[in-house]
Amino acid sequence: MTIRPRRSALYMPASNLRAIEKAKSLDCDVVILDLEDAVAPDMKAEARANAVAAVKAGGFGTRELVIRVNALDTEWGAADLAAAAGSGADAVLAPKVSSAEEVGRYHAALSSAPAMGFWSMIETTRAIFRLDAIAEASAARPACWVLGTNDLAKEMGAKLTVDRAPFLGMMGLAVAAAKGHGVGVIDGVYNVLDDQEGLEAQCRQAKIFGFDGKSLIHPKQVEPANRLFGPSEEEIAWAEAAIAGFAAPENAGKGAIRVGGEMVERLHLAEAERIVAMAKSS
Ligand SMILES: CC(C)(COP(=O)(O)OP(=O)(O)OC[C@H]1O[C@@H](n2cnc3c(N)ncnc32)[C@H](O)[C@@H]1OP(=O)(O)O)[C@@H](O)C(=O)NCCC(=O)NCCSC(=O)C[C@H](O)C(=O)O
Ligand SMILES: [Mg+2]
Repeated sequence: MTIRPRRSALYMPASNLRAIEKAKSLDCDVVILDLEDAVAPDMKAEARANAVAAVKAGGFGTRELVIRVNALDTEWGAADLAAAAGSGADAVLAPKVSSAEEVGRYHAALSSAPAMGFWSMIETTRAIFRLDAIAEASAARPACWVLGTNDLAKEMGAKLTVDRAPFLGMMGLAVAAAKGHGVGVIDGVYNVLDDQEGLEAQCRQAKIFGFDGKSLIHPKQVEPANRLFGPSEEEIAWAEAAIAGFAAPENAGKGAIRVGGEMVERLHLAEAERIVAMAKSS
């Protein structure tokens, strides 16, 4: 099993050449070159050109390269999509995706790049009530969702607390819908730059929910995300014991066995194999 980890997905404004250059030396799994909210209107064209040039120039190693475009219904959307489609990036990330039909429009706009991934920001209240349909439509291409808690909070009038009480229901639903259709899913950003404790609490919470990783806004957020979304020593030990347990001749034909102090069923083997593969690839 090969796994492409997405523990840490670092955004940067594509108008910021220094940040783009710095990303090449950072240990993030995903680089998101942003053309949307982090870029002022008068810098949009320059940011688009920077993003395409950076992807074409390369130097990002195994990091997954994603361009976040402006929405198709904005004055920049069509040009962003066309440029991203020809860039060679691993995926395009579209903001505020709110319906399966919208996913279809983006897929059509990317028809010249059939292998390119299409990722969606899940950050509108309308999307929350259409998650299963959006996930089903998304799965026609390599897909991943990124939660946009800033936009959700804005629309809902909710507060962005560390514990994210207003968002817990939708976090669980987003993970369930995404995973149900084989779509990746990455948690939203933590805006506070000087609170590693709060960031770590959100990483632990998101991992428990089943998110693959966290979207990030600053280099110093990368190490905690990698550490906390990667498998812990305890998880690796459990996974190895579960795999060895089911491989043992005395357990042939058994659907459930004891591993340490816990019941492990055959249905847990897939998770055990994923943990071991993740440990090898990160
Ligand atoms: C938040 C920032 C504006 C802070 O900038 P600044 O105070 O200038 O940072 P530092 O001085 O601490 O930077 C130290 C060095 O690190 C580099 N740096 C900083 N941020 C990044 C980054 N994101 N990627 C790569 N490199 C970065 C600086 O260049 C410094 O390097 P050096 O000079 O060599 O020492 C800034 O961090 C920032 O712009 N962050 C990203 C903002 C962004 O992209 N926002 C959009 C995505 S978030 C979003 O939209 C969420 C979603 O849609 C939702 O709805 O929730
Ligand atoms: Mg947003």
